[in-house]
Amino acid sequence: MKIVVIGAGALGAYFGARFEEAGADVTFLVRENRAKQIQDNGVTINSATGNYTFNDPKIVTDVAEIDSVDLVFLSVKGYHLEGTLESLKELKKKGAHVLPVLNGIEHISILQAELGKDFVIGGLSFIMATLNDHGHVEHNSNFHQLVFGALEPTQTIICNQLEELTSNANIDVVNSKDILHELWKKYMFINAFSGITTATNLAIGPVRSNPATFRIAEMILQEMKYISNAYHVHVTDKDIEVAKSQLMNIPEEGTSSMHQDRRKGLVLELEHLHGGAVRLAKAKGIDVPYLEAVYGMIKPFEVPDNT
Ligand SMILES: NC(=O)C1=CN([C@@H]2O[C@H](COP(=O)(O)OP(=O)(O)OC[C@H]3O[C@@H](n4cnc5c(N)ncnc54)[C@H](OP(=O)(O)O)[C@@H]3O)[C@@H](O)[C@H]2O)C=CC1
Ligand SMILES: CC(C)(CO)C(=O)C(=O)O
Repeated sequence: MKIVVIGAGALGAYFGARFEEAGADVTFLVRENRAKQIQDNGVTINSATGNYTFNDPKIVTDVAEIDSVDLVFLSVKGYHLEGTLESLKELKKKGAHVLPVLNGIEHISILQAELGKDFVIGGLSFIMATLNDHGHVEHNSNFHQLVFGALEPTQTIICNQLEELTSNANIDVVNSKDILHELWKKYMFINAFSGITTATNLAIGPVRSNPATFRIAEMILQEMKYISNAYHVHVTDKDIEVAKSQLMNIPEEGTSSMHQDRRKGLVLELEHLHGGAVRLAKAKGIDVPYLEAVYGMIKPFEVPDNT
């Protein structure tokens, strides 16, 4: 399978290297700075689940250099989505389906509107990964799950091909029959987890030990359920219980990637995540006071994206 990774950051470099390790023909479509870093240092994964170095990775900075492609693995941050659209349209002409693995949900309808529904597969990931100063991936969790699935019946073949390719890959893979439900469950979880940790500037431990603070996360789960239901996705009370128990089981010092970004003074995915949920709620006339409060509390910590 020919895979083009757009967004060779933590997720893209990790899964791109794991796909190559499993036998795929992987090309990274990157911007100039990352191209130079990969030329100098290569793509290496440091992971408790197995280190791996992708020797001589194919990197291109211009989509015209790509002849044909089966799948685009799209792993940019939400605020960089727009900058990928022209390349995605070109890659679609060259045969690609697109598998976005961004957190959130708004990108799905944006991609569907730009590329057509048949070309956008559903996807998400459970992993904790970041790039170190050399641009190598530090995989910091003992989980590394990729969940994907057909949003349209026409995508079943490409999803099954990806499942076959990854059946021997050093990652956990789920080819879901209900990917929209999976996407919303992850969105619900991430908005509660990243919302409460980023707004309070605390890891999950101190959040949990203050019931009044943890309640805010619980109420965000509830509001996310109402929004999903308004969009005909049946996130249930049981899903909320599962998300709560996930929040209860994160180690004391564990925190979200958005909170880590706040600590480092980096650009936040706030508009894409909480901003998106508030917009979706408003469009359906749903009140989401907890989401709005957390969104407003994080907003002052946004920094502009200058890239
Ligand atoms: N990291 C994690 O553990 C997890 C992340 N996620 C989600 O996955 C998504 C990606 O996150 P993550 O991998 O951490 O992000 P990173 O910031 O590590 O990587 C994103 C990469 O996208 C690149 N990029 C941006 N615009 C373009 C473009 N137009 N063309 C090519 N490359 C581009 C950036 O390159 P450049 O160097 O040029 O800026 C950067 O390397 C987010 O939505 C995040 O919420 C989900 C689960 C876990
Ligand atoms: C919760 C986690 C680590 C799961 O992958 C995540 O997606 C994030 O913090 O952005």
